[in-house]
Amino acid sequence: MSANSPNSRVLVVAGTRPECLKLASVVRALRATPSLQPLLLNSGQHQAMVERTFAQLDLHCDLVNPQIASASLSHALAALRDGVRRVAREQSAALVVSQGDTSSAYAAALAARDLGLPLAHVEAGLRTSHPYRPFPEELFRRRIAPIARLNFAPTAQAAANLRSEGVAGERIFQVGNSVIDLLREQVEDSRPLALPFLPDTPRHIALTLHRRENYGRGLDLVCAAVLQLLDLHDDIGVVCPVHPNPAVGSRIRRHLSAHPRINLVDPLDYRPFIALLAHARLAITDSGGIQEEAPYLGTPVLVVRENTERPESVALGAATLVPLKTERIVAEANRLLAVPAPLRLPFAPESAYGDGRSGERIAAAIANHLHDRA
Ligand SMILES: CC(=O)N[C@@H]1[C@@H](OP(=O)(O)OP(=O)(O)OC[C@H]2O[C@@H](n3ccc(=O)[nH]c3=O)[C@H](O)[C@@H]2O)O[C@H](CO)[C@@H](O)[C@@H]1O
Repeated sequence: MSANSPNSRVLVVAGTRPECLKLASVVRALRATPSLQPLLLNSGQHQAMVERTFAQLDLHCDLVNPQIASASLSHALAALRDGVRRVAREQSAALVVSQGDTSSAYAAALAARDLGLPLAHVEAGLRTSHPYRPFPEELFRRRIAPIARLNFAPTAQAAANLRSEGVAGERIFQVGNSVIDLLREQVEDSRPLALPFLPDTPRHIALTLHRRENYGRGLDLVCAAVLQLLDLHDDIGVVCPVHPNPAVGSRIRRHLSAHPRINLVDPLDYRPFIALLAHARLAITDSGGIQEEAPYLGTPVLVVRENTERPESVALGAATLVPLKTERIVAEANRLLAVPAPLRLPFAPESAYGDGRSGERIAAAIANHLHDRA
């Protein structure tokens, strides 16, 4: 199969920051595979954020769909699906790649199915015990699995989840989590880095909040807990990169901006963010990716969510799930601050989320699949 043959065209779809981070090593490995012709599409879900996130990693999109202006999830999904379908048709794509559980990921899966194209799903098989919580991510993940021809499961548990739902073994590839590829690069990067946002305190907490299920009252309760923790520990400061979603940002600012030991900052580029996380004595977060990264940095994570699709981090003792109750958050944070931090996971195949070489495995499996079909 030659690189110009239409059936080597792999359309990779990204719509949000975490998809860019988790697709970066996959895109690089696809671009380094001579038999493939990858095309990277900015779906238009969070168009500016995608451009910025890829740019900091020296990656650029080949195609950019217009920013979708949608008030509702269903309209956004429809617009994203139309956009991916149009591009896939125009570019004669042979295969579509999507990542994770966002609207873009699900829309790309639907577009691939509309066109009868194989879908490769990166980070397949993550499940909570509830069929649609968190909403809509859990619903999207469950609906993508039966569509995907290649399910790239990050962990043994994720692969087992897929098998138990009836996904054929030949469609499941356990490859590790591709965010660990990027994390490994950052950890191995010894260039000096200024961290002007670190508070002038001996210890600090990294705080990130953005999940839909925590909008409103959930944010109020977590912010109240953070303020109580600072009252109890005058040697601790907090750094919080505030999510660009205005519903989240305005609420966090209202509660936390006046405190002298809290630094509210704009979203950080990946390298400084990982440095912040690595220096932190504790992370308090509702993010998914941070639950995967923190165990490799030796930073304990308090996950302010009712459930998690990353039971591996909880089993390791690296993450603790806490209900959204101020006193429980304070109590668990106090406990984690008092015990030694967990040991760092090595970048090794036996570590929970793998060795940081998933991108190469994913590109090789995609090349094999297209080769076998040719
Ligand atoms: C339900 C759920 O859990 N769904 C997840 C959701 O992703 P998420 O919850 O992990 O999203 P965020 O928290 O936005 O991003 C986190 C990443 O951003 C980095 N970071 C953070 C702050 C900053 O200032 N600068 C940064 O660089 C950080 O290190 C980390 O890598 O969608 C993904 C895609 O489909 C899925 O994988 C994933 O299941």
